[in-house]
Amino acid sequence: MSLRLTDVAVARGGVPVLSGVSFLLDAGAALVLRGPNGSGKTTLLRSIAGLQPVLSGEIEGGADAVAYAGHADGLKAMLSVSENLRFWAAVYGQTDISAALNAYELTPLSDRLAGTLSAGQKRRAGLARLMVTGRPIWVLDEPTVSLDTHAVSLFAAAVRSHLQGGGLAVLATHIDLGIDADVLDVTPLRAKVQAMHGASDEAFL
Ligand SMILES: Nc1ncnc2c1ncn2[C@@H]1O[C@H](COP(=O)(O)OP(=O)(O)OP(=O)(O)O)[C@@H](O)[C@H]1O
Repeated sequence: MSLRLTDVAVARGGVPVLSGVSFLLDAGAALVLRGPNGSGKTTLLRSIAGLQPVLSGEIEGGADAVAYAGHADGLKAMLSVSENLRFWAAVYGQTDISAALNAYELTPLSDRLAGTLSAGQKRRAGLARLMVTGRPIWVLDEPTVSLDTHAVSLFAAAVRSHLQGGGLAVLATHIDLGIDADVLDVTPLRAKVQAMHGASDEAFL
């Protein structure tokens, strides 16, 4: 299992944001994307997850192998935590949610409706979704938002264990997770012409 990007360019609202993105990630490896707000990290992550096409270049190994966690937690408010996890597991043809509940210390909250959780608890449940997918490539956009220090350490442990099991991870984060990861600063890869106004991309709104 590997993820390879070759000379990839991505756009938002039809306007190029990044170009010339190339990297190879092998099983067990993680890549952290860095760059200022608006530089294109989310756009690149969505392309790797197969949620939007690239402008040019090639992504090999992504899409069907990816579990994506974006800014939204992806929880159904009127389902309990365990129902949410079982739902996601079923979507990916899996059944076991116990490891995910344990990893994020969600067992005491397993019968609570997701809509009644705090922001950090929702985020923990949203991240636990990744573990029930069985997918090897985790693509994560600012995963630690709303997490307290302890929850950040739970997340870092979950990523470490995923990598040790032969998984891969690509994440945009400004936090040092203490994970052995390569860093890609996208700043030099920003397209010359950036979206200032006018263009919009409704799928992102
Ligand atoms: N819905 C949209 N339609 C058009 N352009 C957008 C839309 N959303 C964001 N953009 C623009 O696309 C560019 C890249 O945004 P993107 O969200 O990928 O950056 P980012 O590096 O993830 O930013 P942040 O660190 O703030 O999350 C920015 O110039 C942004 O203003």
